[in-house]
Amino acid sequence: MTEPVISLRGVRAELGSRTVLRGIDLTVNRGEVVALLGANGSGKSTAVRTVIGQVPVTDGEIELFGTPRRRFRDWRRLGYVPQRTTAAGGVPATVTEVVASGRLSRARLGILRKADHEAIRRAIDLVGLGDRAKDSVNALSGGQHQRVLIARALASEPELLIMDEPMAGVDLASQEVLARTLRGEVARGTTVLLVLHELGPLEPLIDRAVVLRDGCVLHDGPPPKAVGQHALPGHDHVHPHAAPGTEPVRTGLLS
Ligand SMILES: Nc1ncnc2c1ncn2[C@@H]1O[C@H](COP(=O)(O)OP(=O)(O)OP(=O)(O)O)[C@@H](O)[C@H]1O
Repeated sequence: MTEPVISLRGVRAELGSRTVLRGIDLTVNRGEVVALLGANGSGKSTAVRTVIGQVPVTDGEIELFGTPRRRFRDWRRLGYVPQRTTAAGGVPATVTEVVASGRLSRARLGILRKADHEAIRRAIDLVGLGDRAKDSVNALSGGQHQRVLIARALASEPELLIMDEPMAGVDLASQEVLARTLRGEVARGTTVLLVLHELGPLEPLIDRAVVLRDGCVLHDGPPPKAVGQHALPGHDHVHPHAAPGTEPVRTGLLS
């Protein structure tokens, strides 16, 4: 039986005076890996930020694990990786300290115990930073920062992972580490919602794609076969070797 972990129905949201989401329906069922795609500014980040409560909705319903979002308090069930930012908050924190902050939601009375420290170490090892655990995050590259943020989200051993463009600006080696990490999470049943620009190395993991355009859902179904810009609405895919006058190949996602 399908069990919705995330459910958005008719969600509208405004930022400033601008309507950014115009009635979004989006369901992610337990164990599913769903990619949220769309052009720049289509509302992908805003949609996931409504789910975690960072952006208020002006209309519609959101449920997390079957509970209306405004009553949901069990945040340890969810790991969130924000859109590319730095893991360094201007203070000299180590990799372990940043990742440990992701475990606090599970620590009773805010005290980390042996099992917590083990989970933190596991999360750091999973993203391949075991040898950098004691280093300051200020000494890491952009891709390594991204791995720290993912380890922070994994530290609470969440049932649901929400990641906003985890591959942005990450080199190929780090992308492969992240894809492997995510494969492991998916194999143990974690539900995943990913904002992506292109499916890239994560393509084999994606069960379903939801494409946004201008704050509306344009497509909800199998992931588009073409990847990257080619898969996005508004892009007509013309093969360079196509005969002159040949019709562009439509991706099926165009209106
Ligand atoms: N704080 C804000 N105030 C006003 N408008 C905003 C704010 N943040 C984002 N927007 C606008 O909301 C729209 C949707 O932004 P959002 O970040 O959700 O898009 P996105 O699909 O995630 O884009 P990208 O692929 O570039 O990350 C954009 O037009 C953006 O300019």
